[in-house]
Amino acid sequence: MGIPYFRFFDRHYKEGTLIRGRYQIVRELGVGSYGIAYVANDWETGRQVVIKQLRKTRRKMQEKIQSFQREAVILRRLQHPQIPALYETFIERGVPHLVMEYISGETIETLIFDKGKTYTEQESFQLLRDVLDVVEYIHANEIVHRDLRIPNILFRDGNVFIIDFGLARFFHEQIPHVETYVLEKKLRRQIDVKSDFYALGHFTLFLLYSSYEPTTDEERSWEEELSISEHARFILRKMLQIDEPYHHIRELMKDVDELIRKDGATDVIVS
Ligand SMILES: Nc1ncnc2c1ncn2[C@@H]1O[C@H](COP(=O)(O)OP(=O)(O)OP(=O)(O)O)[C@@H](O)[C@H]1O
Repeated sequence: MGIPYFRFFDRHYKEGTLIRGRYQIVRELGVGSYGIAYVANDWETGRQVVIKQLRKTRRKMQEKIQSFQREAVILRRLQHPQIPALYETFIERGVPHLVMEYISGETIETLIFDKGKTYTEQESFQLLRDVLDVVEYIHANEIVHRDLRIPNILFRDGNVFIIDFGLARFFHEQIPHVETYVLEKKLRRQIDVKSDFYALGHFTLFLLYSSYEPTTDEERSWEEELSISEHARFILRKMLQIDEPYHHIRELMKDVDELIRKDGATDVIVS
């Protein structure tokens, strides 16, 4: 007998739904590749939480369950004020759920694309530096995040927060078939600290592009388009693995520290 069709449909919680007699759904936050995220009120503690409900999909269900479990293990390991704390995990109607700290900030994606926020070179590298402090802690726990993109970095009251550990891995884990990935994906998904630097290179480019005014329709590379200092270009080329990559976060932090200590105005402006 075939598996009933309805089992592959997600049952989204409606606003106001009470789960386990304590979590009341406030609103849906979004649907990720393997989870549906909600903000909920926890009536036992009085705090707002994020609940992630595993999505049901026709394919790779086992893999998704493992990723979900891994996110829980990783969040439990990481105890840092700029990373959401994991409060509990439970299974409800056969579906795994994670309950974690709600970070009420705005993502860098929202700030740039919806709010029109712009960053100078100094501000971009200062923000990168703040993110590196948190990533240093993640790497010190032998974990690589592998998804450090603008929607996964939040900003609130002058502090950055890193969320979404769904693709994070311990250093010792192996992924099968990494050779089949296209180069971009391979650089982002390697279980190596270099993949976080690569992603943060792109993150920094997004920040720098926020204040870029195109002067031509012609598409050019970031090195031709952006008016940035030689030092900034040097760091970005290493992060993006165009030049010899950084092998440890301390090397990158040292270079970024030098750049942000300098008065941007004295830098040689290229392009
Ligand atoms: N702890 C949190 N605090 C605040 N917002 C969160 C938190 N965790 C997730 N979100 C938000 O919930 C939404 C869904 O997040 P989720 O991580 O499930 O998927 P995604 O990032 O959209 O997709 P994917 O995981 O496939 O990359 C996103 O908008 C994200 O910003």
